[in-house]
Amino acid sequence: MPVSTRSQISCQEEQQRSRCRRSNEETQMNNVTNNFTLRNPHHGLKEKMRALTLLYEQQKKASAILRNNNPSSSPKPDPQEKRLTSHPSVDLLTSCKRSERKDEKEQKDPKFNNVMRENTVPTLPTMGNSTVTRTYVLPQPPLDDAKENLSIGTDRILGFSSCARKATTMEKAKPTVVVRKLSMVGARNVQELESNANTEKNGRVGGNESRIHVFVRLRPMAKKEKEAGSRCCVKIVNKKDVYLTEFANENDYLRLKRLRGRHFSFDASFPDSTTQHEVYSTTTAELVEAVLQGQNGSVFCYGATGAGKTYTMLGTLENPGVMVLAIKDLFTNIRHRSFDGNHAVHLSYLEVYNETIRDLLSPGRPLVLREDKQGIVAAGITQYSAYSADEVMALLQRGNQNRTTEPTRANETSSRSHAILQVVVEYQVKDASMNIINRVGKLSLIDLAGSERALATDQRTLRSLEGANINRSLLALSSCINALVEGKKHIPYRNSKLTQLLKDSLGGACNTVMIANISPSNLSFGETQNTLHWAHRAKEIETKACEANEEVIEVPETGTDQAKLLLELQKENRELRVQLTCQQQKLVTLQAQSLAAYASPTPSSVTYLATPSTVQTQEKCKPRSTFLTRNCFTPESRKRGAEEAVKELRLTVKALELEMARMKKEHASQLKQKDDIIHVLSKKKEKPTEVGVKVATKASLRPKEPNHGELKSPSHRFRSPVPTAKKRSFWDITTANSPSVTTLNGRKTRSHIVSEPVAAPSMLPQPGFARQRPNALK
Ligand SMILES: Nc1ncnc2c1ncn2[C@@H]1O[C@H](COP(=O)(O)OP(=O)(O)OP(=O)(O)O)[C@@H](O)[C@H]1O
Repeated sequence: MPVSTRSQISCQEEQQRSRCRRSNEETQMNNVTNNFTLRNPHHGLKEKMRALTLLYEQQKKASAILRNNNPSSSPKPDPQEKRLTSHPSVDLLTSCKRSERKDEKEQKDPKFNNVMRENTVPTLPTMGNSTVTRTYVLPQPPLDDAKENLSIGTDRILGFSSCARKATTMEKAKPTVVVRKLSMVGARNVQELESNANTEKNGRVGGNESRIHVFVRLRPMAKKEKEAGSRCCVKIVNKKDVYLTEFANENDYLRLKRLRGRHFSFDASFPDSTTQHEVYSTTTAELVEAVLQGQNGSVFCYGATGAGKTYTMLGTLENPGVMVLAIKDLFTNIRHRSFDGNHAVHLSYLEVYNETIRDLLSPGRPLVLREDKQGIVAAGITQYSAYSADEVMALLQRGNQNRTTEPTRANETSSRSHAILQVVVEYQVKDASMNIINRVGKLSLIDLAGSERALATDQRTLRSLEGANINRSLLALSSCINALVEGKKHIPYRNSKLTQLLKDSLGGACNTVMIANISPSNLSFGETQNTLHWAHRAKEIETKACEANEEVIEVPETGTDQAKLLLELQKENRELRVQLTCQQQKLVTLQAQSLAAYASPTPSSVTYLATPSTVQTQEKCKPRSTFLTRNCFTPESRKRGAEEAVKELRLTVKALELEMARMKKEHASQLKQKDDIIHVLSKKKEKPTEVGVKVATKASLRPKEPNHGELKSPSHRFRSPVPTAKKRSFWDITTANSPSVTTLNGRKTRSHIVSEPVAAPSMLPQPGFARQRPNALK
């Protein structure tokens, strides 16, 4: 066991002490170093930099040696590139650049271009003024890239997108900033493209559905408004956009200079200088053409009282409105087409006043609305057949005189009712295969009563009641518009008579146009804003696809053709019968001759035999050159003997008999055939309509009514075939002796305004209306 001595212990102690001192010194050193590091964070960086530079130099040399060894390798790198390659992000940039260059190179390649063209966004043909572009789903790149491509769609952007793709896969590097910017642009563009596509879908051109087309018309500032010191708060820009400015209240000194505005955009907006013709040709002309093709069309004016609805729809004598121009246009078009078909025009005119429906062409008791297969109809309404624009004008004039108007504070001749003029055009034409095509188009022209505030009109009881009813129906109209826009299943058409009547125009298969009339005055700011709001909303209403109401009636053969054929066959038959009797007579004669020759072959008998018919009696003195005389009664044959002649005769008779029998048989069969044909044809003649009548639409399912030589309407509502001769309804008969309608229910009509008697329809050379405004706004 080892034993430690004192000297050993002291030596160990000494060693331990010295170890301790060294360690203390080291910790002190470390502390000093640490303290220094904290004090100077860049300490040692120079050394590190130097080391890195050395390493770089070494690598550079090594790569130079490598390149020298293999001179055919890649071209000399860009010095700039060389300087930056040490950093990973720089690596990324260079790779992006390279890929960009590669993309550029690839795009120069025609093959590549062909492939890429499928992925880029093509520009579609222009629609109107704007270029319509369509979004395409790109098969390869992710969504962001697709947006980028959509946003610019050039060669460069492909480079950016590929670069961005690398950045996301490798590292989130700097180029993403650029990408994000482009993505935002792309997103906006995508939205634009989508909205364009929607516009295309909603427009009349594309898609199965079309939407209501909304136009705005600004009327000029009225004299009254100018006198009241009002300012113009509406500005129309680009023939489409309407800027509405709200001026601050004059008493509100703090906000006197403050302007608030709203912007609306429509299919077209008409400034106050627009003529009636311009309004008509932009809004309604197309609809009139479509009506002639068998489609339904509706035009209605909406707006506050005094905003110019009646001016737009009816106009004046000097400036006729949409109704007049449409009727004129309709008849002009009909005249141009008259060579290839028959047209019939039927007309009705009604008003909705205080939630009751009145026939304006035959005023009487209120009418009741009924819904049938054709839609909602006013039962018992008068339908007139019109043959010229003048006749329609006369009827319109008469109807307008019966229409309810009242002077209100806002308008001297304010329409207190909604007026609906319906023109139905029936067109019959024969197609190439001589089938009859029957088209029925309906044009509804609607002048609504003005939406109004009670204060704007009047406080009197009747006026406020009228106003309440007008507002009620317009409110119902707004609810229907809302429900239609929101795509609700239930549309509250039944809330008012107006909406019931407009059901077809709003939610049916109909080309519908809404003209929103507005006043420029800041005094009517609220009403104008309201009108613009609803008009803007109505733009979103989609109507059903409008198809032509068309019937195709196949006609087999006309009755005259059949009769002709029958006569021909009968004639032929008669001739055949005559031929047969002749042949039979001949046979009988021959038989008699042969018998006579057999009994007594004398010259007398020859004379007898030679005169078989009565015609030949005059020629009996003449020598005959028949086969009988030639062969049998020459001097030589007499020598041969009578028996031979008889033999010959018998043979001839036999041959003739055979031929006669054959002919008889033939004729009998021919006669039988023709008898059969005549029988079939006479049967057809008895029931001509049962053969081959094919009706292409539902209209065929309706029970047929007797047609008194006129075009028959599928609606069954045209009960007045005689021109201008009015068919009287039940209500007309019951109210035939009632007092003047102008005072009916105490309401005033337009006949109050015009005292002249109504001109007879044919006497009216000029269209127009007796809507005179003594103190009209100027
Ligand atoms: N575009 C226009 N150019 C010239 N005058 C106009 C125009 N629009 C309207 N007016 C005039 O403004 C006045 C009011 O117009 P109108 O009677 O047509 O209004 P309204 O909307 O039908 O009113 P209400 O709903 O009360 O019947 C009329 O005197 C009319 O001549």
